[in-house]
Amino acid sequence: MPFIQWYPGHIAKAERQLKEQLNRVDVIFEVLDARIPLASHHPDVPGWIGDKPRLVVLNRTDMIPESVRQGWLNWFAAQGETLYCTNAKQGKGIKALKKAAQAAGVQMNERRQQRGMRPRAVRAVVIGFPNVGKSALINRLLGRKVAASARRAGVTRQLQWIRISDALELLDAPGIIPAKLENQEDAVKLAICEDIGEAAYDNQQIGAALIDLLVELNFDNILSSRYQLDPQNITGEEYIESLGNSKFKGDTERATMQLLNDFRKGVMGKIPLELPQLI
Ligand SMILES: Nc1nc2c(ncn2[C@@H]2O[C@H](COP(=O)(O)OP(=O)(O)OP(=O)(O)O)[C@@H](O)[C@H]2O)c(=O)[nH]1
Repeated sequence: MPFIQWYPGHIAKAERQLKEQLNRVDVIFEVLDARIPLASHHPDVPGWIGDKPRLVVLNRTDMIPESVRQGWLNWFAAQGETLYCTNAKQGKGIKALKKAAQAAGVQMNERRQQRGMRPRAVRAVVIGFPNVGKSALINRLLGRKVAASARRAGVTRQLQWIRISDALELLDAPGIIPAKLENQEDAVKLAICEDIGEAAYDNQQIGAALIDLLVELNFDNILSSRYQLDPQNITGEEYIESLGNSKFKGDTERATMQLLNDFRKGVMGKIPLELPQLI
C-alpha cells in the first residue's frame, strides 16, 4: 500500500486559525464525504469542540446509492448522532441544516437571557477535510456565491465570517487534515476521493488502490463493462498497465488519470468506498 503523509504549511496555519476562533463559535458543522464518511471524519475534532453541539453533514450524497445513504442515517443514529444529508452542488438538504443551526441558536440565546445578556446571531463554523464541499455548502446556505468552490483540494485559505441571516453567522474554515495520517487505509481513500492534495501521493499507486478497493467491494462489474477489462485475478497495478496498453498506447499515467477522474466525477456511477453494513 502506498504511504501517504501530507501536512503542508497552509493546512497547519488553517488549523491554528481555526483553533483560535473556536471559542467564539456556538455550533460546528462537520462536513463528511458521503463516499467515505469514516475516513473523512477528522479524529481531533471531538477533542477541540468539547461539548459544543456538532452537526454531522454528509455531503455529496448524490454520489452514493440511496440504500447506502439510508444505511448511514441508521448507523449514525445508532451512535446517537443526527446526520444531515446534503448535495451542496445542487442545493439539496440545505434548509434542514439551516433550521438545525438556528435551533441551536435558540438554546444558546435562552442561556444568554438567563444570564442577563442580549440575544445574538448563532455562530457556526464549517469544518472538514479539503475539497469535501464546505464552500459549496456555504454558498448554498447563503443563497449566493461568497466562498470560492473548486475541484482542487485546498482552495479555501483565509478564515472569513459570513452573515447568512440575522440569526446565523458562519465561519468558512479552510480544509484541515490531521498532522499525522495514522490510518493509511483511510489516507488512500482520501486521496482517491481527492480530499487531500495531489502533492501527497503518486497517482498510479492511488489508481491501483482504487481498482483493488472496487474489486474488494464487489464493484468489479462496473470496471469490466466500462473499460472492457476484467479486474478479477490481477492486481490493481496490472489492471492499470493493461488498460494503458489496450486503450492509451501504453501510457499508464493517462490510463490512471482517466480512471481516477471517472471515479471522482461520478461517471463510473454512484460508488461508495465505505459501506455501513461492513463496519
Ligand atoms: N457531486 C457533488 N459535488 C460537490 C458537492 N459539494 C461540492 N461539490 C464539488 O466538490 C468540489 C469541492 O467543493 P468546495 O466547496 O470547493 O470544497 P471545500 O471543502 O470548500 O474545499 P477546500 O477549499 O479545498 O477546503 C467542487 O467542484 C464542488 O462543485 C456535492 O454535494 N455533490
